[in-house]
Amino acid sequence: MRIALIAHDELKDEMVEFVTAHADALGECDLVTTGTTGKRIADETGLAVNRQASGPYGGDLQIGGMIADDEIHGVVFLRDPLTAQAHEPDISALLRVCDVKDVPLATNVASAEMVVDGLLGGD
Ligand SMILES: O=C(CO)COP(=O)(O)O
Repeated sequence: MRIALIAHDELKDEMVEFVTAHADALGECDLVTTGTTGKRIADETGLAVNRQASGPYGGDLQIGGMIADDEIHGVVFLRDPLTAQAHEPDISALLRVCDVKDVPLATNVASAEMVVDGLLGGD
């Protein structure tokens, strides 16, 4: 199972908390991340991650490409709904390709719990 993990800056603490809480289940997966999110996860949880570019430098598009190639089974993208992002078109493209490919997508912690539970079983 390959899961993508992405968080905007204001949500990175929540992402690290979420990954820590689900470390056993997520540790069984291939984890793909954007650049800074992946560094925080690797440094603070010890889990191995496959880091792509930082979001503003094309990381969302790289992960979107993997989704288009059927290489990702679920996405947790903790978006900041209160801050405008310079790379909003890339973010929209990532969300859109999840819908095009019918890939489970969580954009907040409550739905992330459900996606991880649904894909990986409770832990
Ligand atoms: O900007 C992002 C997603 O749109 C996340 O990128 P970083 O993980 O590099 O901060």
